[in-house]
Amino acid sequence: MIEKKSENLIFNGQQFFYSHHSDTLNCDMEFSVYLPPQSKNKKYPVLYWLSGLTCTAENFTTKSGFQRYAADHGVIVVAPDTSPRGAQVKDIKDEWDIGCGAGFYVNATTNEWDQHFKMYDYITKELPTLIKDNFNCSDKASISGHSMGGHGALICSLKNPGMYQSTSAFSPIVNPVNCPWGQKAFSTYLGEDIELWSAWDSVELIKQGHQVNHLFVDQGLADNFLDNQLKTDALKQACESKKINLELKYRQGYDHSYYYISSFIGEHIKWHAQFLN
Ligand SMILES: N[C@@H](CCC(=O)N[C@@H](CSC=O)C(=O)NCC(=O)O)C(=O)O
Repeated sequence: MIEKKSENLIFNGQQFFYSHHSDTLNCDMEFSVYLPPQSKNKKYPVLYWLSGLTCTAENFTTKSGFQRYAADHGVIVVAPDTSPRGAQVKDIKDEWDIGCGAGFYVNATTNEWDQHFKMYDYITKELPTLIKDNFNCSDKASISGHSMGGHGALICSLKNPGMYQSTSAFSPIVNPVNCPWGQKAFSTYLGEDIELWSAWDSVELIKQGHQVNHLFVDQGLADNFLDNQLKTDALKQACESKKINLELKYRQGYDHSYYYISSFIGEHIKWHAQFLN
């Protein structure tokens, strides 16, 4: 059962926030959903948006300005939280890149983390079912995200052929097994056996032969995280070697922030809409 927390009219569509109990994550969760105009009369497709480190459902919903474009193109947009939440959920105080706000879209297997940190199952199983059961949407879905959420969008798509019509990402962490954020998260959630990490890494999945249809990656060239954490070129090389058609746009002068995302989210929604409608 979902409980409505708020509702606002924007570009003639409705922006909602809901809460619900997640059986997968074993805690209460919040997500936002935008319904474009006329959605009572027509089944629209769904774009899932996965946010980055430190985010809740709110950051993308209130900062990106996506609603103008979702209304224009007739796309329902769902933005979940980035981790399980609540007093009972394991966390590490004062660390923003692990625990709450940093679920990394994997299924944790390590002691105590495995009680709640199953974000991959939540995003690919529980949430889509919840959306289909509660909203008037078509069977078509696509996925996008930012940074940690860009990594999430890539792995959800690579691990589930056919589930998403198209996949895009802003500044994704493309090779988490080879960067400090990913190594910290994966050693915490998956343990020290690095052989097990590759199942959650987009570059490694591509090297193993996983495929993705319609892939668009966006990266700001003034992004402070590009060289040390994001390593976009590793994805470019992996896609080239496996003949995956990657549309990669570098943006001169743009950083890692929501100012950058809001500048190009319209282009991404228009791009997804051609595969969704
Ligand atoms: N607190 C950190 C920076 C955290 C940060 O930049 N978070 C990004 C996502 S980073 C990768 O997943 C974000 O989206 N923040 C939310 C926002 O509204 O901007 C630091 O101090 O460096």
